[in-house]
Amino acid sequence: MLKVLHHHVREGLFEGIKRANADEQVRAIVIIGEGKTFPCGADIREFHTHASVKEPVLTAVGHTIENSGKPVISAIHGTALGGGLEIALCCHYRIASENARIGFPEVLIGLLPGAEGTVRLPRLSGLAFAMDMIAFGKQVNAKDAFRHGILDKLCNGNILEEAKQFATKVIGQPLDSRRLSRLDVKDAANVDLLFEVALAQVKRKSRGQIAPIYCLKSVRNSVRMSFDKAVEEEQRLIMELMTGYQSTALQYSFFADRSAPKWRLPCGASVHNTKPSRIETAGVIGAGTMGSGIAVCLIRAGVPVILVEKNKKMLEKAMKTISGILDGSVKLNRMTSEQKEQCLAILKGTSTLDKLSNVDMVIEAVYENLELKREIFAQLDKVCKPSTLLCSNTSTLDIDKIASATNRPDKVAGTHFFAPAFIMKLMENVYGTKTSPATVATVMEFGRRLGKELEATKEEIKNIRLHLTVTFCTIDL
Ligand SMILES: CCCCCCC/C=C/C(=O)SCCNC(=O)CCNC(=O)[C@H](O)C(C)(C)COP(=O)(O)OP(=O)(O)OC[C@H]1O[C@@H](n2cnc3c(N)ncnc32)[C@H](O)[C@@H]1OP(=O)(O)O
Repeated sequence: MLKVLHHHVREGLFEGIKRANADEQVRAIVIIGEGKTFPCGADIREFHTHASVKEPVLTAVGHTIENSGKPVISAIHGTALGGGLEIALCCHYRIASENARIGFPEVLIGLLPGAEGTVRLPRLSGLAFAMDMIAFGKQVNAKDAFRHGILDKLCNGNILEEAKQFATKVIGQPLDSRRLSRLDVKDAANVDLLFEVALAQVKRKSRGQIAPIYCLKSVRNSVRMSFDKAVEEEQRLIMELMTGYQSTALQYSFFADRSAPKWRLPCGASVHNTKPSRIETAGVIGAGTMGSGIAVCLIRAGVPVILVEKNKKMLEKAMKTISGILDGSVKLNRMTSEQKEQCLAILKGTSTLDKLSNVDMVIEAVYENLELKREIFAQLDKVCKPSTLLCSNTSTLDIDKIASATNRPDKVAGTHFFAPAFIMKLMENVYGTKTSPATVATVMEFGRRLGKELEATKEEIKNIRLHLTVTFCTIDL
């Protein structure tokens, strides 16, 4: 199945085009994905491995296609995304099923379409459409793509048969005008204005992200520079993005997002056979940066919180900080003033643990000191109702050692947030050797409810610490 452009797929395409060109019997070439779809892009798992730079790289495959002396037609069904679309743009013609979709989702993993996509697409669709599609990772349906000149024909029958028929009609037609690298960008005169408008949108919608800005710059280069020079610059930009922390985090989250809902423990318990309990109320212990941030995450998700801090001045300060964080959200139009008040109404501050007797879950967020945490957990075990889950925000300490201070190790887990907790969407869910599947299921479900984009990811056994880590969610950049 031609779905992801692994090295062996690139090699197959490269050799196939060369062979077809050498074969006198062949008069036109059709590239089609086997199975349900055209390739959905480069293999993200291959990035940062030798396979990603092993020849033929995607651009070399594209050049072989574009330089083919025989017409090459891409027949798109399903989705042609990322590198898949870049391959299609190197073809001389593109036809697609009416229900196909195309797009450049690279920006969503912190990259840009780095196999000449930013330089080729504007030559076909015009700048405005290319900027919008590339900088926001938008997918468009075949009809839209046809309207914008990206596709040459829409098909509603058997795509392969229609591609063969199409091929017979274009055999012998001149190919130079079909080679995008030889064409000019249509609306080049408007480049500066279009760039400024798109940049303003990017700054508003994708605040703090580098890739969308690089996408726009690279599309702008398609006008300001020769094709070859713009491609060279595109390469430089993608390599810079590829080695940056934003792209690393977004690629990680891409996979975490998909594997989270499929969590499974070595004992066989999984998301499919373990029922989570509903957390109605929670306690957070420690009103420092982490505790306050965690409290914000919870109240924003509508979970009433009792924030425990024995230092009363610190507690007062934390309540003000939390209110200030919510004010920030109101200013950014992420919540209304009314919603802010609703959040504050479900937050209570206290200086004693005994107020936590009735909560369903406690998240301890005091500083990293095993003895202190064990002391707190031993007290919680006495104070809280038997069903309460006791969680620690520890990043380094052994959950088993914390759990052994209680008589309910099955209900002890790690819920590790990353600072600032109300912005970072990464939450690491650590469970010890005695944590029950029901506790894992509940904590996972709770993480999802906190509005993190991604819930859970693959399990990895941390042999050194003798516990298993389930990591979920990503960074809200
Ligand atoms: C130094 C090198 C420079 C190289 C420059 C190269 C330039 C090109 C870059 C690219 O092409 S980057 C990739 C661009 N494409 C994408 O980002 C597409 C991402 N995928 C999707 O959007 C969706 O998966 C889909 C294609 C729309 C299908 O969605 P669906 O809901 O049907 O399935 P999923 O659950 O999302 O995925 C199934 C399965 O496949 C894995 N997967 C999907 N895409 C990729 C990919 N591009 N690389 C590797 N793996 C991919 C996904 O993780 C799932 O795996 P499992 O969870 O089942 O293990």
